[in-house]
Amino acid sequence: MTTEKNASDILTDTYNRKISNIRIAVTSACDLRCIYCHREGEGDNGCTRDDHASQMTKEEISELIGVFAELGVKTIKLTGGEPLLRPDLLDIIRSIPPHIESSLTTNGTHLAKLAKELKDAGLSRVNVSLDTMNRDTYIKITGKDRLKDVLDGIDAALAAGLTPVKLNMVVLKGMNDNEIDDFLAFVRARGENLILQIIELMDINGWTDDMDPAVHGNAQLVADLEKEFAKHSSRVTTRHMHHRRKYLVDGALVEVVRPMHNPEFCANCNRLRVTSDGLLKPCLLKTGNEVSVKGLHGDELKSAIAAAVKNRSPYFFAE
Ligand SMILES: Nc1nc2c(ncn2[C@@H]2O[C@H](COP(=O)(O)OP(=O)(O)OP(=O)(O)O)[C@@H](O)[C@H]2O)c(=O)[nH]1
Ligand SMILES: C[S@@+](CC[C@H](N)C(=O)[O-])C[C@H]1O[C@@H](n2cnc3c(N)ncnc32)[C@H](O)[C@@H]1O
Ligand code: SF4
Ligand code: SF4
Repeated sequence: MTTEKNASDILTDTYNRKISNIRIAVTSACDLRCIYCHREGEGDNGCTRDDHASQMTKEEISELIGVFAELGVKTIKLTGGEPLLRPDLLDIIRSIPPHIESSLTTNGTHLAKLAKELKDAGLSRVNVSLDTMNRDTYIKITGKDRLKDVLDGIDAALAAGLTPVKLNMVVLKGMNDNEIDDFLAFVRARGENLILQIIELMDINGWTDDMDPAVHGNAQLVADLEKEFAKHSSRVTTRHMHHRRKYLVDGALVEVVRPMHNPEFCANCNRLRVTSDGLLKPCLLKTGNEVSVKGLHGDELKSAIAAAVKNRSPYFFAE
């Protein structure tokens, strides 16, 4: 039996950051091929393979969720690859204890048909990734002609009450930066149930080498956008997670995610990742410090969690 004190010790790293959120990639398979995808840190294989042999089973994921819940984790994010491609996803969601806030980040291509079932299984809310409302630009970014399906998915998620729905927009200079006002209008028209999340491109490790060089300068673009939001907002709140700011701009809620070279973001990082093949990943941007949970149960699982938390350090650090 884990005591309160032990549990909190296990989840607190040496930089006094306490894990309250677990981010689980339930698959590495994906039906899109976004040009910038960071593959949740799963390396070259992510999003292009569909390797069921190394994938964690639903029983393994559920057991892990149970242990994290016992240790005091408050929220669980399911991601991928594309999580809606996992056939037993609803069983995994049903295994999440009801006091835990569960959310899922999806590209939305299969959301229209699944939204109600996700809600009925106990999922709290969804983030839908959509960078553009322009069909040609959508095809350029994702490699597929699925814009209409995603828009239908957003409507279905709102109707099913998977709210607040967050719209994830990675800003890509020269590709979609002319669409910010359209996205604000889209979000404003749907009230506070829909939040626009403006994301700075994580352009690292050559992931985006094949992109138009115009994307470089993206960080400045998002920094400038945030200044504009701050200037025009009637309410600003700061989230516990990453100290991200949320602005109310003329009735549209906008959250800004700027992880790169941002020590404040990392200093307030309270999430631990789990890869689809069962590695606890202490930091999205670091490799080589993962801890495997494959085949572990009970106290062994807790020890692995403790080891992964011990391996955590802020990636961007204020000197
Ligand atoms: N560097 C870094 N980026 C992150 C981290 N967590 C999320 N992101 C990025 O933030 C963007 C949004 O991620 P989502 O999966 O929608 O989840 P979220 O916004 O972090 O979580 P909620 O706001 O609670 O729904 C994506 O581009 C993620 O890659 C993190 O811990 N480190
Ligand atoms: C890796 S995807 C996995 C979930 C799902 N397939 C989706 O696209 O929503 C999770 C989020 O990371 C974002 N993302 C992927 N690569 C990124 C990068 N290089 N920089 C910033 N955000 C990125 C995506 O836009 C998406 O919102
Ligand atoms: S849909 Fe998500 S996982 Fe798939 S390629 Fe795009 S960002 Fe990556
Ligand atoms: S330490 Fe920084 S880069 Fe690493 S996962 Fe946390 S917020 Fe992301």
